[in-house]
Amino acid sequence: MLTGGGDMMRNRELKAVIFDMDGVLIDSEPIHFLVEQKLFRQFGLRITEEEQHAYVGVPMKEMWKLIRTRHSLTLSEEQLLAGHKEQLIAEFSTAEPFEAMEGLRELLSEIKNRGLKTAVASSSPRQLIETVLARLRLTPMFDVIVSGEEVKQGKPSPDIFIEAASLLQATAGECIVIEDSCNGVRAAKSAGMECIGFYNPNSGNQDLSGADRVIRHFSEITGGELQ
Ligand SMILES: O=P(O)(O)OC[C@H]1O[C@@H](O)[C@H](O)[C@@H](O)[C@@H]1O
Repeated sequence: MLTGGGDMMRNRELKAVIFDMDGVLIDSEPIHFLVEQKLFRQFGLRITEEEQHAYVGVPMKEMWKLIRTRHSLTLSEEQLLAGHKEQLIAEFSTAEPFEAMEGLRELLSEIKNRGLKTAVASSSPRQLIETVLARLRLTPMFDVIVSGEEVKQGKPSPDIFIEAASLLQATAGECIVIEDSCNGVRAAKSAGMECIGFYNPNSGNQDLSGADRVIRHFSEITGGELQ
């Protein structure tokens, strides 16, 4: 793995790889789906699978804003957010098994050996990102973390990737993003970045056709792509 040229030789120098978290670092969209479904039941909301899958990659604040309008929900955004975050932290702190995506550790070592920088740019709250990285013992592997709470507009807007690149002191053209959701791919491409779509069947029905290419396993990332 990761030797040889690869199909996508870059004509600019690569400085950083930016990872989405849910569905990429860890197969966690099923945990999000279950927590959301519990909340939908609690609030008497009828939300189809199609609607729920369209929220993948969108920060919870923006998801609840849309749901409040679409389903005439009267609870305040603050009440909805506080309950949601609390349940997510509880679930993610205890979920078992809790494993990094297959091939991720090898890819991160290769990226580090090449002297590249790394970031996590996830729509999840910062506390959740830190919980996940700590449980996976991957915290030291990332130079920068940007959460959905720290940008004005969440995915599919490009803000989170622009902020990550700025913290990494890299230009958009010097970054590659790895994303499993349609909203995430749209955000990366709007930021002017190369984007590898990561097909994860557990992340719902996601259109990754906007990505530069789609992989199913990290071992498909070639040495040429990391130059
Ligand atoms: O940007 P990421 O890491 O894919 O995070 C996505 C998740 O972020 C959460 O905040 C949302 O509640 C989830 O519904 C969403 O799927």
